Amino acid sequence: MPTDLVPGASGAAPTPSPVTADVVVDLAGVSVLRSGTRLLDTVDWRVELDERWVVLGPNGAGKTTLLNLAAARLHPTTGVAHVLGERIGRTDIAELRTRIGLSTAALAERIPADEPVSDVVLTAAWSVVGRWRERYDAMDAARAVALLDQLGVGSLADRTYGTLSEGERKRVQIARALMTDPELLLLDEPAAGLDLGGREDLVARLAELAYDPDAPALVLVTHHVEEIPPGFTHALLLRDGRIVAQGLLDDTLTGENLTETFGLPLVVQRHGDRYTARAA
Ligand SMILES: Nc1ncnc2c1ncn2[C@@H]1O[C@H](COP(=O)(O)OP(=O)(O)OP(=O)(O)O)[C@@H](O)[C@H]1O
Repeated sequence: MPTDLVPGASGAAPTPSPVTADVVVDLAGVSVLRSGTRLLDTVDWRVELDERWVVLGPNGAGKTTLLNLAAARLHPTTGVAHVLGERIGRTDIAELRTRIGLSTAALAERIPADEPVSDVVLTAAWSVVGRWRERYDAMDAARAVALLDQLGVGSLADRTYGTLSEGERKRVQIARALMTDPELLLLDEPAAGLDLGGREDLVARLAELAYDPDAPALVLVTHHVEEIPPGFTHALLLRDGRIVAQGLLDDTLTGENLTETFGLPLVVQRHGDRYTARAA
């Protein structure tokens, strides 16, 4: 669900960060209030460069709000948020955003149906949607094609975005989010609306990214434990804007924690490097 977005660059001088270079997201006592509602309530969360996080919670738990904070698209109402070493509210947000890859349904809706797929990825270099008169160099074009290949949709580069299936679009969106070689990649429900084959294909692609030591820090928002790709290391469980549990994936993804998070008795099973959950 949409939350209020912050305007562009604040113009304030960058603030030296107290956090180390390996910490990409650092929220300390962060709350977000809108119209008297507490969307996030005193959240403490730290993401390091080599970590791959899944954020789970029911509808309205605050997952998208948390992702928008990590994407520097939202200010905390109270508390302190650092992203990539910059304090949100005291830094040039426009510059910071180029270092963050973001894929959300709201951004995807802005992609024109008649846009060539290669341009959907390429235009991320300019942080625009829809190619106009920007000039791109050959290296950018080659990178866009390489990313489409990496996501298994290289053969679709010359098609228009509107002709793609939902699963193909999701993969193109992730290629786009990777275009600027971000230090942090944020994916909001990337498997939403996919059939079983599409979901499994996407999970496998995300597992490849998760295991890639050169990949950015990853944060994936989902409602379903079945969508957690192998290679993910940590989980954060949210309910009503509060953290129910967070930490290493195996320790956090327990029946007890999921029961509290979703408000119904649940059991979790691990099958190799995948998880399932069902009513107890
Ligand atoms: N601008 C706003 N004003 C008031 N309430 C808002 C605003 N934006 C979001 N909310 C509310 O904040 C809560 C958290 O929203 P958020 O989109 O972060 O949840 P979510 O966990 O991503 O939900 P979903 O899984 O349904 O996408 C919801 O109850 C939503 O209605």
